[in-house]
Amino acid sequence: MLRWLTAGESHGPALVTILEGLPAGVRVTSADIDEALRRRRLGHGRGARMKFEQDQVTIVGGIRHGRTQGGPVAIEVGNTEWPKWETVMSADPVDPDVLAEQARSAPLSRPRPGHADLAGMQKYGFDDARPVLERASARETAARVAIGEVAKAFLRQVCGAEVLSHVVELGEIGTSPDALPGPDDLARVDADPVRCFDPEASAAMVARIDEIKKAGDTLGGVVEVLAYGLPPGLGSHVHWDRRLDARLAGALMGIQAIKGVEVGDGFTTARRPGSEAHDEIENTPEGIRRRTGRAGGIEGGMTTGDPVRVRAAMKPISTVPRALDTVDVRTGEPAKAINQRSDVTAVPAAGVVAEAMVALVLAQAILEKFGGDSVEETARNLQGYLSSLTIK
Ligand SMILES: Cc1cc2nc3c(=O)[nH]c(=O)nc-3n(C[C@H](O)[C@H](O)[C@H](O)COP(=O)(O)O)c2cc1C
Ligand SMILES: C=C(O[C@@H]1CC(C(=O)O)=C[C@@H](OP(=O)(O)O)[C@H]1O)C(=O)O
Repeated sequence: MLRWLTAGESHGPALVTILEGLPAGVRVTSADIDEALRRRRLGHGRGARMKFEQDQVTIVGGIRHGRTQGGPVAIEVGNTEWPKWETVMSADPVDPDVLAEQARSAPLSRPRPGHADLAGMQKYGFDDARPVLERASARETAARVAIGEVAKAFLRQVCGAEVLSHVVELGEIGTSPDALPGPDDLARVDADPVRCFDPEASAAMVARIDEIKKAGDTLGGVVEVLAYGLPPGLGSHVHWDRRLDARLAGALMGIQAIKGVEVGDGFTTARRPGSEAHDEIENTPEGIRRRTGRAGGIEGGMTTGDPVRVRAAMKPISTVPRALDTVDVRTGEPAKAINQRSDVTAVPAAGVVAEAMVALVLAQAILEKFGGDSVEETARNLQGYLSSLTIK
């Protein structure tokens, strides 16, 4: 069973993550993880913090000489801004006078509508949003991207599968439905300022971000994740929690600010008649094939062998510079919400995080079906299954 955990706060010394259950022999290096983290920092509209803070990767366990060993993979992603936050985020008790002065100069008692602040303060009994926002912050997604890169390496090495993402909507601007990047197009997507595969839409998105920034506002959007090269039969129809679509949806909804998920044509499918909603099946010289990809490569909770295609909708950033109305929980008086620096939009980065979550779930599904303590063993089991398929 592949499982994973993350720990650490946004302004703490580091994030840490453990990925357990991966076979031995997956080739991955700290340079690969650095590159994945670099991709997560991309995107027009990210805030000032992305420019000055570095991600410092240390592989703490599970990988030796560039290969997994079969034990848990442990990765630390250090926050280079830590020295500035040492007092605020100290794990050990701090002089109460110092803390009182900090609270006076930067009170965090004005929860932001749409962030975790108010619900977290109520639930955990704080009158200060700091302990809530520190863990709610999407800084944590750096840890997920680090282990997602290990999962991607596994998928590539076990069956040649590739997972990529692109931005398909930003605010009210959408891409042409034909703009579907293939496995070789990732570099082109990453080179685009908003990680969009449609140059015309990309230019409009960049202009919209600049406009919204000037207006002191923020933007959300939609990302699409594509997984190519998967075998048919990952996941299962037999039980709700074994359905791959359900598991992918849960993993994507678990990303900060993701408020909707679609599998294949998703909500559009619901508006079509059945005759135009499904992927008709035909026999071709290459075998039995679906004519279209409306289902997003998943039927009955199982991969069909066609590319998996899922979308995630991200709400606009809730730290709106033109601050929203709230209440100061210490006085009960109306106030303007906490408004520090923030991203204008983080949709391009959310795509990279979504890739990581999809890669982790797919790696988990492959290991469930094919097992194996080394990549070679998993690959052998997978090849045996493919060659024994009676309907091809
Ligand atoms: C990559 C990424 C970057 C984000 N950056 C910010 C940000 O700068 N400011 C902000 O208020 N929220 C940001 N968010 C969203 C918040 O983390 C999120 O809204 C918050 O944790 C509350 O969770 P919820 O939106 O799922 O309810 C970001 C999310 C992601 C995925
Ligand atoms: C640090 C990251 O994202 C942060 C996510 C985030 C939030 O509220 O989610 C708020 C911002 O942090 P700050 O309030 O300190 O400027 C982002 O910069 C990162 O992605 O590495």
